[in-house]
Amino acid sequence: MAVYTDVSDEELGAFIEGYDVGRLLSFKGIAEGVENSNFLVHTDAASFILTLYEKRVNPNDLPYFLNLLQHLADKGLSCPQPVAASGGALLGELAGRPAALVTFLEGMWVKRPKTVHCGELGKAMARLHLAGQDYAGFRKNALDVHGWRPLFDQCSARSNEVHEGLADEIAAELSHLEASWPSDLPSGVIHADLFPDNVFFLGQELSGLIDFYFACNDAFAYDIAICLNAWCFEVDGAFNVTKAKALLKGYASVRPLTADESKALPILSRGAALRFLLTRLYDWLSVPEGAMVTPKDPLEYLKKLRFHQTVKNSEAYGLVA
Ligand SMILES: Nc1ncnc2c1ncn2[C@@H]1O[C@H](COP(=O)(O)OP(=O)(O)OP(=O)(O)O)[C@@H](O)[C@H]1O
Ligand SMILES: N[C@@H](CCO)C(=O)O
Repeated sequence: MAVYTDVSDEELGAFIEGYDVGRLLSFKGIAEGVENSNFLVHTDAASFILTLYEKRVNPNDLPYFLNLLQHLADKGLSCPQPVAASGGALLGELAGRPAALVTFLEGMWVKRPKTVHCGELGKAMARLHLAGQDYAGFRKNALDVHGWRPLFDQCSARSNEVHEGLADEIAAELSHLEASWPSDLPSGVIHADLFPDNVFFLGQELSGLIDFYFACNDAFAYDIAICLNAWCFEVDGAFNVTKAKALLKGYASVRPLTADESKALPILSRGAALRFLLTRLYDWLSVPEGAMVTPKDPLEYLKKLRFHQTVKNSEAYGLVA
């Protein structure tokens, strides 16, 4: 997260008074992340995370996200739970933004995930997919293959400022993906942003998942492809097949992949790499003035994309045919 919107002590105090969560002791902005504004709130009863939803969140989607957290927690998944205000509403307004209070989850995210973490992640992701199967809400993925071109159109003119030739490279990839994107894969609720900073561990044990604000209904295997990108590359850009194997094995131990899903991993991984290349590129070119945020490097995902373009089949990800 980040802090885009300033909140005064008085505003926050008045907001918290609307909840039965004890007396406000302190709060501070959280610099991590890039999407929404987040504050860590301590009361004399417990700690909470207060989120003010920013640009990429459509306020109409907030009930989908907040009810999903509730649904998943009811199914035994460890994730933040929305806290209802005294009047019963999960969603409020603060400093002109939609805002919600959620419970604080214990644990730390792992900056350099090891193979064991990838295995745990795979299991947790599969559990999430199963737990979401009877969730009544539906949200189309706004950043699916159909959402990438409009995003590219908004930043294509300036992409070569970031890397010479980038506009042409993205345009070619986009056309390829639009022509060959698979449909009819098993689908349901996916997290869609399950990066290491959204997965908490206590030691080697996974303690919970956070940040469900890209969650949507899409192919389960696309969620896996996002994680192959986010968890299985080393800092020097090399793909670590051992980590991928552990991730896929962990996943399959809870929910086995269908043959179609296995076959689709290379194209889905290309798509996932392009999705994060595009959002990072857009953000890189449009940091709001005065915002407390560090944009993420788009070129990290260009390198990942180029790796996936060389992949011939899913065995490259450690799947045995
Ligand atoms: N429920 C929670 N419990 C504990 N810490 C949390 C919780 N929610 C958020 N945080 C803290 O706030 C940080 C930023 O949160 P989050 O990842 O949701 O932000 P974001 O802007 O959506 O980030 P991203 O760039 O991953 O989309 C987390 O790394 C974590 O330290
Ligand atoms: N996880 C994303 C940021 C949130 O969309 C990224 O690393 O680009």
